[in-house]
Amino acid sequence: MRGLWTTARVRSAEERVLAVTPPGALMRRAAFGVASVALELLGGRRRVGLLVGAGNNGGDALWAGHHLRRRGVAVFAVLLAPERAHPEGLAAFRRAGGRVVAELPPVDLVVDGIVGLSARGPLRPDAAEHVARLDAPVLAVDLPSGVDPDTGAVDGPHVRAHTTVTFGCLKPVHALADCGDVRLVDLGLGPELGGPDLVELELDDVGAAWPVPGPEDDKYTQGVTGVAAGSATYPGAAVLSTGAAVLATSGMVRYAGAAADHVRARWPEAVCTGSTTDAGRVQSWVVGPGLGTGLSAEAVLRGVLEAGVPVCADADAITMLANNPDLWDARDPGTPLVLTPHDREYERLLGPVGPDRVAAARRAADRFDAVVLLKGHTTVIAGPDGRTLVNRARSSWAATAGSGDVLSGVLGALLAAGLDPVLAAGCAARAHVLAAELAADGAPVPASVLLAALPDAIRAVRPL
Ligand SMILES: NC(=O)C1=CN([C@@H]2O[C@H](COP(=O)(O)OP(=O)(O)OC[C@H]3O[C@@H](n4cnc5c(N)ncnc54)[C@H](O)[C@@H]3O)[C@@H](O)[C@H]2O)[C@@H](O)CC1
Ligand SMILES: [K+]
Repeated sequence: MRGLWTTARVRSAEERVLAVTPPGALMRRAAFGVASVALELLGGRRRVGLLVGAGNNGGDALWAGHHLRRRGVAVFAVLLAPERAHPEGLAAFRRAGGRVVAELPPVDLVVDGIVGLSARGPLRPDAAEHVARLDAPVLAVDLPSGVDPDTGAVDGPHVRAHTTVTFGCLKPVHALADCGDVRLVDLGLGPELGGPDLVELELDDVGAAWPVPGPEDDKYTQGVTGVAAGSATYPGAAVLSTGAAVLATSGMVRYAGAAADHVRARWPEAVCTGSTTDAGRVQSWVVGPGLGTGLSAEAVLRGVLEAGVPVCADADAITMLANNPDLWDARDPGTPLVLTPHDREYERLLGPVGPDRVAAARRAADRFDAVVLLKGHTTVIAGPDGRTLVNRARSSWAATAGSGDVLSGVLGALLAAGLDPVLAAGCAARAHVLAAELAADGAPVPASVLLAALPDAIRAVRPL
């Protein structure tokens, strides 16, 4: 697991460490880290440009320039706010033979020290002009300038980083936005940080949590997943969601709905019936994909919410809950509910997601006392207890029709196996993205192919 801390938390930890550290020591440690990564990226080439803003982020860049000069690198600095440039950093840079210029000459690498933790909004016009002219890879100091440190939101000109060197701990931006390859320089903040605000699951965490049958297990003890999805119009959603549950764990899967013949033909191992009322006992329900939003679909949703087992409500189930708030009354308050909206479904529930996806997911988790998995290139999972997981895909191949049906089936199977619902949502999202990456391998991946790659994804995360 990788923890991420908001800027407010980082600042208060930094203050406590600064109080017991010689002046300038933290900045010099940070800058030494930047210079080391710069040398690695230069690989023997010898020209570096610095874009230097008004604060300590620019100070880091100037001190890094000082270190690079001492290693024989030619370093040029553009000062975006000359009168506010970090005085000690600028003096050290000049002493070491660094040159202040109005515009960067051709260089092999650019160090972005425009703005760091105090960043607000997109790049200002003068900084944006310099950035637009760059044609060398960028090493960002702490974070790519112009990207919001706490939300990862981008609302105009910003730096695109090849690599980002950050200090002390990871911040939300490093999981929520594209920062290139992220490197962390230790500043000894650890003991002062406390628990993280956000957590990113790593593949090992997913592997460790994934249910594996033991010698005493049979098909029932591993959890039976119920799938209430699909309709005469949309049988494919039922086939994909049921298939995902079949492939995700080795417990049993029951399908109940109008697409029973289609599901039976594709997944003979699933136990299929026409209705949730005669489906038999399950340990979780997936409800919604392709279900429709008519009266009979509402009755299905109501029955599932009353069943007293964890529910993953997806797609049409979310639309029905948004359109007919009375349906919430059917819910057993003591039983976990996981909602998996994409942005438009979220909007039906609570209005626009807005630029802060973490806050949006938390708002919904709080409002509905549910685990909310807000889908997107960056998926945010918020629990009603405040736990928040984030998962950023490296590609967008999973943005394809039917992909969400697969995710809901995996999630339902993990709930049936008894996983904590926040962890179940996190593991499902991570495995889903990995399956998409493995299946795509650089080309479009239809949902049925993504589904077929699920066993490979599970094998890849499981401990050897
Ligand atoms: N506090 C510490 O102990 C340490 C801080 N470090 C560095 O200090 C940075 C934070 O420094 P500061 O708090 O001085 O602030 P920054 O350097 O992040 O920002 C400085 C100023 O930039 C301007 N600015 C804000 N948004 C802008 C935008 N969109 N475009 C252009 N200019 C903008 C504002 O006037 C702001 O005050 C960290 O990101 C890190 O790089 C490191 O040296 C490690 C130690
Ligand atoms: K920066």
